[in-house]
Amino acid sequence: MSDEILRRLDEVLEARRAADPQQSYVAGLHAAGIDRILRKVGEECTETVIAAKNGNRDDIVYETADLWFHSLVMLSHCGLDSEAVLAELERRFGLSGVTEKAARDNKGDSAR
Ligand SMILES: N=c1c2ncn([C@@H]3O[C@H](COP(=O)(O)OP(=O)(O)OP(=O)(O)O)[C@@H](O)[C@H]3O)c2ncn1[C@@H]1O[C@H](COP(=O)(O)O)[C@@H](O)[C@H]1O
Repeated sequence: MSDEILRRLDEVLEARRAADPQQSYVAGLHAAGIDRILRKVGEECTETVIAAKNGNRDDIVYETADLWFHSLVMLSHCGLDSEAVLAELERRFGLSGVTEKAARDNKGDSAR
């Protein structure tokens, strides 16, 4: 996915915070609150896991898109956006997970 569509979605999701819940699915989620949004993230996460387990390519893509979309709504509701997550991924880019974990273990910090 290009990060252009993520940026455009961020803008739409932010604008929907002030929209009519009757006219907009996203506005309905924002109005319902964080618990409703988190329930959707959890549902979509489970559906993504099931799709991947079943191995149907189209289902995996469809469910992952649902998961990413609802995660973006969650970020928006928390006053964040995709840019913050992309920046974190960029920061990690090229840093081996094994090296990063070893550095954490050496610091005695295994909480994250
Ligand atoms: N990308 C999406 C998107 N992906 C999934 N969905 C909706 O997310 C819901 C997925 O939930 P489920 O599959 O569980 O379906 P459901 O049973 O109807 O959902 P619930 O009643 O359980 O909440 C469906 O209603 C989908 O239509 C999305 N709704 C909106 N967008 C984007 O958000 C923009 C703003 O949408 P509105 O706020 O509706 O204008 C749109 O223009 C799109 O770009």
